[in-house]
Formats: sequence, C-alpha cells, structure tokens
Amino acid sequence: MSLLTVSNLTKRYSRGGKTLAAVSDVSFHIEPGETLALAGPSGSGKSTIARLVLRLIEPDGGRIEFEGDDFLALGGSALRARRARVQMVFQDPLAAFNPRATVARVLDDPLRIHGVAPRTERPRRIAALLERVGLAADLAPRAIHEISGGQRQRVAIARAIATKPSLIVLDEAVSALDVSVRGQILDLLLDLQREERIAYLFISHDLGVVRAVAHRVILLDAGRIAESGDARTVIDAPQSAIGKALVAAAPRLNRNRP
Ligand SMILES: Nc1ncnc2c1ncn2[C@@H]1O[C@H](COP(=O)(O)OP(=O)(O)OP(=O)(O)O)[C@@H](O)[C@H]1O
Repeated sequence: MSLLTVSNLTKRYSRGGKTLAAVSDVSFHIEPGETLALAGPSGSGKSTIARLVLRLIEPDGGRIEFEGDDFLALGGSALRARRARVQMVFQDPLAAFNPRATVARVLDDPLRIHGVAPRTERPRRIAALLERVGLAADLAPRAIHEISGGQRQRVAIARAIATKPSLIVLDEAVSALDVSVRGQILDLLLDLQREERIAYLFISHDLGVVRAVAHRVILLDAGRIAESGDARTVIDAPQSAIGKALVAAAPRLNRNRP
C-alpha cells in the first residue's frame, strides 16, 4: 500500500464568471521515504495540488488516500489525528508564521495542538527539535523576524517534524534561499528522510534541485500531467514538449548534489 494515493484529482476555480481548471485528472502515488517532485511552469497547478493534499482546499473530483484512509471523507478527531501525519513547509516562513512570535512559540504550537507532549515536557522537546535541525537552543526566545532566512527555514522544518509526520509537502521550500544555505537545507531534509523515513512531495520550479533530490518527478502543464518518471531520466531526456521547454530554459543543470 502506498503512503499517499491521489486518483483523478480535479480542481476548478471560478474567476470573473469564467471557470478555470487548475488541476485536471491528476493521479499519482508516493511511497514511504520517497521524494516525489512536482515541477512545471508558473500556473501549472503545483501549489493547488499541494493545498489539496494538505486538505487546505477541497477538490471538485477525485480521491486522496493517505495511510490507508479515505482522506477526503475524514472529519473531526480522525482528521485532526491524520493532519499531524502530513505537514508542510512553504517558501516564506515570515508569511506562514507570526513574525513577532518567538521560535519557542512556533515550535510549541504543534506539540500543544496535537497533544504530542505535556506542558512540562515541551521545553525539552523544543530544545531537541532545535538541535535536530542544527540550531542552537539559545535561539528559542528570539522572534521569527529577528533570525536569518536559513534559520527561519530550519525552524519551519523543526515545526513540521514536531508531530512525527510520514509526509511533508515542501512548496518551493528552498527557492528563496541563497545557494550555500539552500545546499545546507537540502542536506538537512535528506538526513531527516534517511533517519525518519519521511516522504516528501517536493514542489519546485528549479529542475536542478529536483534532479538532485527527487526520486521521481511529475511535470505539469496547465493542470495536467505532461510526463512523469525517474527524476534523472525525465530531466536528462524529456519527452514532452513542456519538459523539453523547461529543460531548455533551466540554468546549467547541476548533475550532482548541490
Ligand atoms: N484561489 C484562486 N482563485 C482563482 N484562481 C486560482 C486560485 N489559486 C490558483 N489559481 C489559478 O489556478 C492555476 C494554478 O495555480 P497554482 O498556484 O496551483 O500554480 P503553480 O504551478 O503553483 O504556480 P507558481 O509556480 O506560479 O506558484 C493558475 O492559473 C492560477 O491563477
């Protein structure tokens, strides 16, 4: 059984009296500990798929099975319990969190909300999470806006792993970082994946990064799957028109780990 199975997912938006099919008949699966990348031009539906998988928005059609459950049918406490198992990291933690909140507060929230640890134990858990993502414990009282972009993304990852998820959706999670910090964050993600067997749905417009970290890739074009397969095979020899265009437009592709 796959960790996540998405079948015939469809999402339409209405805008100015017109209907736009943002995602059309998209199907894929993710195995435990695997990285599946979604790549494609701007507006091809990547973030919409991320939001559907996180159940931040509801689809117009299709099915999502997560850890054996009909994810779209879950409600109440069953949904809350499953939500702990699928976490997210977005491009900009300043937008995702209250910039004035302390690092400790940002990490305490998931521990409290999902009942991961009682109040007295949480400071210890927070220190352990900071250490796990390579941050010093004395960062805990600092405000989110007072730390660097790389440190903020490490806090976002610490928050995502706080509830011991089996899947993390990473939506352009390294895109805003400069190249050396990006490499460090990718290394951290790969370490966590190896140790905790976390699967990633890795959304990126950067084919070099996708080639370096993903096992498989799906190329999207106007809400539909244009091509999919082994990440290196697809990126080194794309078959679809959109794949060829994306590779041609990509800056020098890094053939190895960044
Ligand atoms: N809330 C919304 N209301 C109306 N249309 C939307 C909404 N969100 C997205 N869209 C449209 O749906 C399509 C897919 O958007 P989506 O954000 O999923 O693409 P994307 O591949 O993530 O793009 P990008 O790389 O620019 O982030 C686009 O045409 C977009 O304009």
